[in-house]
Amino acid sequence: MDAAVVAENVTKRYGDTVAVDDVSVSVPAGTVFGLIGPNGAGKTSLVRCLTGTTAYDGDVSLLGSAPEQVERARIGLLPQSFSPPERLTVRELFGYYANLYDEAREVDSVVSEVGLEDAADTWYEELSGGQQRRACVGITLVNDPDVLFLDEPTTGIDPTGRRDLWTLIEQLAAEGTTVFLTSHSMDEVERLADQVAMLADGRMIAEGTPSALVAEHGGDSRLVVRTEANADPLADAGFRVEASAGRLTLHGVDATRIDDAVDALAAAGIDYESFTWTQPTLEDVYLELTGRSFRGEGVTAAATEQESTAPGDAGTAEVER
Ligand SMILES: Nc1ncnc2c1ncn2[C@@H]1O[C@H](COP(=O)(O)OP(=O)(O)OP(=O)(O)O)[C@@H](O)[C@H]1O
Repeated sequence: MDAAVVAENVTKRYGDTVAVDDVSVSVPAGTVFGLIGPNGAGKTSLVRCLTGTTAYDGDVSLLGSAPEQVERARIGLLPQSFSPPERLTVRELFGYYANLYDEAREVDSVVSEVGLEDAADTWYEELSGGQQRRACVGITLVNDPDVLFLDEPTTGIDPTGRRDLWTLIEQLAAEGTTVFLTSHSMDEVERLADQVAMLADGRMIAEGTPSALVAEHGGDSRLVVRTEANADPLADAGFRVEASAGRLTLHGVDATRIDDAVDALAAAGIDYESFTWTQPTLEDVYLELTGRSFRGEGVTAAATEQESTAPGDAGTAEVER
């Protein structure tokens, strides 16, 4: 598969600040690439390098050319903060932006692609946060781009809006658009991205599929049992057990073995208050690789308003006795 976006040893400096530090990425055409990192990690700066909207050191190839030379109509870019004219309706907005191109899509087909048929004649300022963001994505689609850069598209919108936007991004990807998505929501990239890259302090600390990163760096699934009991009976039953004050941690217990572990607790006559089952997520990968908790890294409140329906959030389940 051809690469739609390639960066080789890209560095971006603002004065003494190294915002992007020797980063290389390759995004196959027709895939979703998720760039994840806390505030200030360098995500927006990298997007600006890849889209040719800022100067940089290193090499970038976008659709086979230097980014500044790519026909603008082939690129869609939704910047992190983008405020279209508020007193235009969705339909007028799309028409306004479509007029900037020699060839553009039918406005109504974009309206329906982003699911805003019912709000097509509503002013932008009267849309909900999620609808506004979908309208912004729609603006990037009027020129039918081959590559779409979405810089934190769901920051600041409510859970329903996030889910709607995720569905839209999945549809775009299924239709063959290459999507380069930045986010500081682990569950977002875990759900959407074929490949994930993690940035910390401008440096790329890991890249791969979400499942490969979790398998390599995330640690194992485990059941933490709150009990004063001794570990020996569970070790005798074949579990890898670690005892610490007031708890036993059973390592390597995946979802299919929770029942076995609970049965083993009963069989051993172990009295416990509760247990918590945890499976590793990209957050554990970040912790393992940086020694820092992702959520403690200046992640905004909006990014932490997550639901428990996404795979990444399914990481923990607590059961009281
Ligand atoms: N125009 C600029 N001038 C000077 N420094 C900048 C500029 N833009 C970004 N920076 C600095 O570069 C670093 C990376 O910022 P950048 O906005 O790329 O990170 P980010 O990961 O997109 O952050 P966020 O999630 O908060 O948007 C930060 O230290 C930031 O202060």
